[in-house]
Amino acid sequence: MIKFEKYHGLGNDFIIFLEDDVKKYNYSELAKQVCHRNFGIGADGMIVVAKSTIGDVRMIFFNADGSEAPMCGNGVRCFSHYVRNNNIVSKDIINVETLAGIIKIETSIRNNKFFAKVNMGSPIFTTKNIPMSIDKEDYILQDITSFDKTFKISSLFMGTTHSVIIVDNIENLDIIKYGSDIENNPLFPKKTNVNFVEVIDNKNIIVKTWERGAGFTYACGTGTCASVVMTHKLNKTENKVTAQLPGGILIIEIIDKSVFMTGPSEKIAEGQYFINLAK
Ligand SMILES: N[C@@H](CCC[C@H](N)C(=O)O)C(=O)O
Repeated sequence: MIKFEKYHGLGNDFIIFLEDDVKKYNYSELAKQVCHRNFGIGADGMIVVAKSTIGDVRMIFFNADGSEAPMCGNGVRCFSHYVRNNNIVSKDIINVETLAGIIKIETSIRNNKFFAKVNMGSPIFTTKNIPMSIDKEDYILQDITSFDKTFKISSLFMGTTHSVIIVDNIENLDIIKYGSDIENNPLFPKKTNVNFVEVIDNKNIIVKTWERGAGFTYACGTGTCASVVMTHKLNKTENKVTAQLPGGILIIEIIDKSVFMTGPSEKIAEGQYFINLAK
């Protein structure tokens, strides 16, 4: 049996373990098992809280399909909530080591709710860093065909691999059909997260994300940051944007070259997981 806690950030949900409790297991297999919505606890991803030599604490992140991702925006807010709840770090500002570098998080409680403002770092546009199978300085507003539609796609690395597609009307768009197809386009050797965006005005957008390794989610933090980076770069929004996601609202602000994401997280459950994996 291993102890777990479950958190969500706007409906993007995660099982969180301590490294000492799970280090003997294969993380990819463990993630597939615990995240399964019928045979496991059920979640979009699994987080392991580990020791860091360069930050206060280290976040290890796996998607529900067992693939590892360098960063997770909603996940890192839940992670900071967990480390505060469990007194692993007892200060409001936390430096979290991730595969995407050190992420600085400012935690606070407002109206009894936990919030985190996260410095998500800077976007990277060069295709070899996204990564993409072609070599270009950037890949912005390029045609991509999926089934019956041709979209304009813009790709970037924003803590992890993202593609952004701005559409006129997101309401009736089949996110699952087009998202899953574009995720697996050969342009992306490691696949891509796909964010569909409708710009309401220069301060408000709607974002729906098909996530690599997890499918359609209620919210994607890195994806919302990637979406605002693109709408800002294309002069469609200002530097501070309210993003409406299926699970709630994120505030994204671009200051100089850094992207800041502010949003809530909630603890949903804690318990013991009956593990079914060979050591
Ligand atoms: N839900 C996340 C992103 C999780 C990782 C992603 N699916 C990937 O494989 O890159 C977020 O909130 O950022």
